[in-house]
Amino acid sequence: MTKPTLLTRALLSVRNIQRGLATVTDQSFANTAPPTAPYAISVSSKPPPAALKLKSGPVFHGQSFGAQTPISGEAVFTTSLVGYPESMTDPSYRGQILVFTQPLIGNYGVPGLFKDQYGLLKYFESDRVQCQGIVVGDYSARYSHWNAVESLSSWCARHGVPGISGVDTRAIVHLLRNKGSTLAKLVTGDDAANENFDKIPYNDPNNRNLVAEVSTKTPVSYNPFGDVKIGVIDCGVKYNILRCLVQRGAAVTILPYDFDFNKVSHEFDGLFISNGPGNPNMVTETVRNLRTALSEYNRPIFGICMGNLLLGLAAGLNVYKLRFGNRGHNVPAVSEDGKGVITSQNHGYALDDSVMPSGWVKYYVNANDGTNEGIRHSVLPRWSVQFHPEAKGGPQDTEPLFDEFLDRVRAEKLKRVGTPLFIPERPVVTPTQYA
Ligand SMILES: NC(=O)CC[C@H](N)C(=O)O
Repeated sequence: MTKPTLLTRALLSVRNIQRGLATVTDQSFANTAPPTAPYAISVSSKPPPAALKLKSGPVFHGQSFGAQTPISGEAVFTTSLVGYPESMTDPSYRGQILVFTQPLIGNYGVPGLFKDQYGLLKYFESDRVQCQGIVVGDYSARYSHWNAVESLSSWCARHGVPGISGVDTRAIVHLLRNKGSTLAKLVTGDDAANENFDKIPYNDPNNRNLVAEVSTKTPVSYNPFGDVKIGVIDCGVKYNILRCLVQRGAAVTILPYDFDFNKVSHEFDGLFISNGPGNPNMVTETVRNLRTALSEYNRPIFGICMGNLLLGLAAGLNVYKLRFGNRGHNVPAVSEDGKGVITSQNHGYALDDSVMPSGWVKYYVNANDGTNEGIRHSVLPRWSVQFHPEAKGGPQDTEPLFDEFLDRVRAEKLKRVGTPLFIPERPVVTPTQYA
């Protein structure tokens, strides 16, 4: 038999890799093989069964991946196409069972713990998987991406988060869309085969103060030599929100959600209220402190998502629960001056803006369902949006809102201080910056 040429060996190896059969062992291929070995995955054993029960509906049978732990939470769906590591580590998803409408999940694996120059994880939005479980149509055990270090399944297993695949996510989403988000249970192994869901009770995360679970316990500062100081009420802030602020030159201090900002407000040139999980009505301490801030603090205030809901509550608006919420990276919103933007969203509650309190106006509105997407004060520098301008994942259409906030913070500081400030250059946001 003739010795295979380098080319035929390479082609054979690629074919084996595509079949998921081979571990790249031949050292002569060391230069062409990826640095980690994401292809070296055995797909031989059959995954154990898993079953998902919607409280308001039927049982769905599929295969288990990730942790073999029975869980319960609120089942919600997201229409995002990519960004599962970012979504799953977003603290706003805490307590939720996330159903992906994108059928293929896991195919680019999970990135490693790379940090940026500010000490923030580059590819995750917090330091852990926050959602309770995930539901996917087609889980890809084989994965490939230059920054991947492990499979979605092994990452979920390490974080105690179960997944179910091989279920008709279209049918599940139809139920969630028509009947609304509902509690659900996910079980694996024999319990799944026997439809035994009794080992755990239904657990409604919206009855807990989830913000208290994810907020920082003590103040933490980033970029301490920034020219303006921003206090961030941390209700479960995403790392990319902090990055969007520090990248633009601000010094940022995150404060516990129940810390009374008013005691230290003179130290800060601006106040930011972050995103966060669960029911905003559970976060009474923050609303109370914000109400005081609205009457005593005249420097700029900006909020995102939970920040919009809490600022709205403090201003005198009510919140209500949406039937199925808005979660995805393709949600259109229209500003008060008629400008359309595509936004990243993840929320189940909304402000009732049918009657605006005196001095406040609607800022953005959702172009799909007409719900509130932001409020602003008509005179004072205070405003908030329901969508996520920091994206991660999602479109960057609205990232300039961070520039507007910091421009205003600097303008107000200039009025107080009187001497021009050193204003750092704006970051040039290019795709490679996020690579
Ligand atoms: N992303 C968020 O901040 C979510 C806000 C709130 N927990 C909601 O679901 O409406």
